[in-house]
Amino acid sequence: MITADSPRRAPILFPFAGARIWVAGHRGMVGAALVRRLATEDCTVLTAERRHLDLTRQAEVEQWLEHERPDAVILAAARVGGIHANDSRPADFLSDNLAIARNVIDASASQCVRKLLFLGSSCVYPRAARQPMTEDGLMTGPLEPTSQWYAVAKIAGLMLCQAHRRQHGHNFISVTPTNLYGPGDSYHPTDSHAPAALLRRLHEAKVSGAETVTVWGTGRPLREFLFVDDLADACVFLLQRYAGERTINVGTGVEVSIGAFARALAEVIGYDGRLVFDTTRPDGSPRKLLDSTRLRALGWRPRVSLREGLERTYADFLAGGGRHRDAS
Ligand SMILES: NC(=O)C1=CN([C@@H]2O[C@H](COP(=O)(O)OP(=O)(O)OC[C@H]3O[C@@H](n4cnc5c(N)ncnc54)[C@H](OP(=O)(O)O)[C@@H]3O)[C@@H](O)[C@H]2O)C=CC1
Ligand SMILES: C[C@H]1O[C@H](OP(=O)(O)OP(=O)(O)OC[C@H]2O[C@@H](n3cnc4c(=O)[nH]c(N)nc43)[C@H](O)[C@@H]2O)[C@@H](O)[C@@H](O)C1=O
Repeated sequence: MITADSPRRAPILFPFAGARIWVAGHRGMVGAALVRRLATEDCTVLTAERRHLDLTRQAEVEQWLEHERPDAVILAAARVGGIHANDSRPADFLSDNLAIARNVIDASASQCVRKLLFLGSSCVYPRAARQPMTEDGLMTGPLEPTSQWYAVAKIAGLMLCQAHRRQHGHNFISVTPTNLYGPGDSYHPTDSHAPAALLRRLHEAKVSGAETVTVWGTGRPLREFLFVDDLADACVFLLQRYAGERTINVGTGVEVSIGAFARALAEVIGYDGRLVFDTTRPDGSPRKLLDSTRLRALGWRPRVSLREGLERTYADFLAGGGRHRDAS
């Protein structure tokens, strides 16, 4: 039903109707959410384990696509990590992500895949971009140093989709999500993103009765956090209804400081100790709020509030969900 506050949805341009859709990276946080979301659609989801298909190897990707012949591809595989992982392994983040983007996008073009969706990241925009950041800010200034290597690979992926559309008419699109959180995240103590790292640390402090929990940086940077199932819904929406060259931002429009985010998480977990800020750790970008006006105009908006999303994420963690939980 369309009401006054639910804008009319853009028409379906790519009906699934039994389509074979490959979710590359299906075991990751985003890929798993995509598989959950696509289970409600009339389509067949294709997946491949990394041990059988390493996406950094061009020949393997070409052979797999030639054999499986999907109608659509969602590229949710990447070397992903938080501020420390990005900053300390620049070569891995640049090289692997360039290879994965190039191999999957070029091979999809060779196999005439009818639709492809590539996932960028809000770190593609310049560190000093005007806030909120519109899609037009791409390539207008220097990047945030802690994530620049990964961001360059992501920018290359966005542009490769544009280039194939321009030169060969392939229907390849890209989305640029803000910071994500949710079930199935990586809980690696040092290499994960802030939501998972803080959730794990706060939970362990609650269990052990620790009086303080360390939060990296000053706690002042502002971030916009989107629940991963909302992102998956936006990706399906755009796969069906968007066919343009420009990347599309996916955010909530709501920002929160890292300090306030850690306090909100502590409340959900039931930890009542003190937060200590370790200012020897980097803050990274001071602010990265996406302008999601274009997506709203197409008729999509997020559904899950930060409080509900954190409760669902913690419930998944308590039920044993997520990866790298044994790492220390
Ligand atoms: N998390 C976030 O806050 C944000 C994420 N994004 C983007 O969303 C996408 C998904 O991220 P997210 O789900 O968080 O990341 P995850 O780390 O949770 O998942 C990444 C997936 O990629 C797979 N993968 C990595 N390298 C290879 C490879 N060489 N061959 C085959 N598979 C590989 C991993 O496989 P395996 O399970 O075997 O390790 C994993 O399933 C990425 O493109 C990321 O850049 C964008 C903005 C924010
Ligand atoms: C999505 C985006 O995410 C990355 O950028 P980022 O937004 O800086 O990501 P982050 O989640 O690691 O940190 C967010 C903030 O939170 C603070 N912070 C506090 N305590 C912990 C903590 O314990 N772990 C981490 N990781 N951060 C912490 C941390 O110091 C920073 O101020 C890109 O590298 C790249 O991966 C990318 O695309």
